[in-house]
Amino acid sequence: MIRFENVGLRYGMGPEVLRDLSFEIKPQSFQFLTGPSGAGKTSLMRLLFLSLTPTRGLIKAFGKDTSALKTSQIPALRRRIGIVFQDFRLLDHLTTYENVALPLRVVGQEESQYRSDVVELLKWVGLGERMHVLPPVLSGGEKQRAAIARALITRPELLLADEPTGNVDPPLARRLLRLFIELNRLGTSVVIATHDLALMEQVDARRMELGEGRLVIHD
Ligand SMILES: Nc1ncnc2c1ncn2[C@@H]1O[C@H](COP(=O)(O)OP(=O)(O)OP(=O)(O)O)[C@@H](O)[C@H]1O
Repeated sequence: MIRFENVGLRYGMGPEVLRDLSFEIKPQSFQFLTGPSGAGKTSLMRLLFLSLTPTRGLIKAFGKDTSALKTSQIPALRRRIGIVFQDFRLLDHLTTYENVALPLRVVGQEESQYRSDVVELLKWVGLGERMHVLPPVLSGGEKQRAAIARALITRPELLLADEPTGNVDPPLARRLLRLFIELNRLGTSVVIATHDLALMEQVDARRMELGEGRLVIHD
């Protein structure tokens, strides 16, 4: 579904932070992306989300060579990907419900079409009682689940989650992991960037390990 061939990335005139990455994210697959702080996990997630352009190499997303795409063609591809940012990026002036509904509003859906889906998903992530409050009053773990719900509401083919358990206690981290596994079982490919070893030990999944700009894959 997404394929990298000899991809390299540098910021401005700086050193190459990612070097010669070649791998594929297959449909319905589950993988962890790991590596020490500063190894380039967030940068790689941004490349996968097509929000950064590689400085060299080829990225094919959903069968298309991304370097040959017009800027106007990128949003349609991106809509097939859900992303949970490390810092959540919820809009503070919208309720939890409105934040989660936003990706559907953006594509022109009417509230009558999506209301029950949004409510159901919020209940599924355990935010049924919190849907009418604004993000500033949510706890870290609640914000995280709201960001996850927002990423999932469009039923993406690929979910990218950057440190999705970074702000929660171990029992909640396990619950979120079960949610990702369930989602994967329903057909979504999942990439979780994390350096939480305890989390990774709970699933026998592919590990993509970044170190000094290079990627080693443990299948
Ligand atoms: N916008 C940017 N401009 C310049 N350098 C950047 C930028 N973003 C990241 N970098 C550099 O790229 C390298 C990789 O950063 P990145 O955030 O991808 O790592 P990470 O593995 O996600 O780290 P962490 O686990 O701490 O979040 C770092 O050396 C960082 O300083």
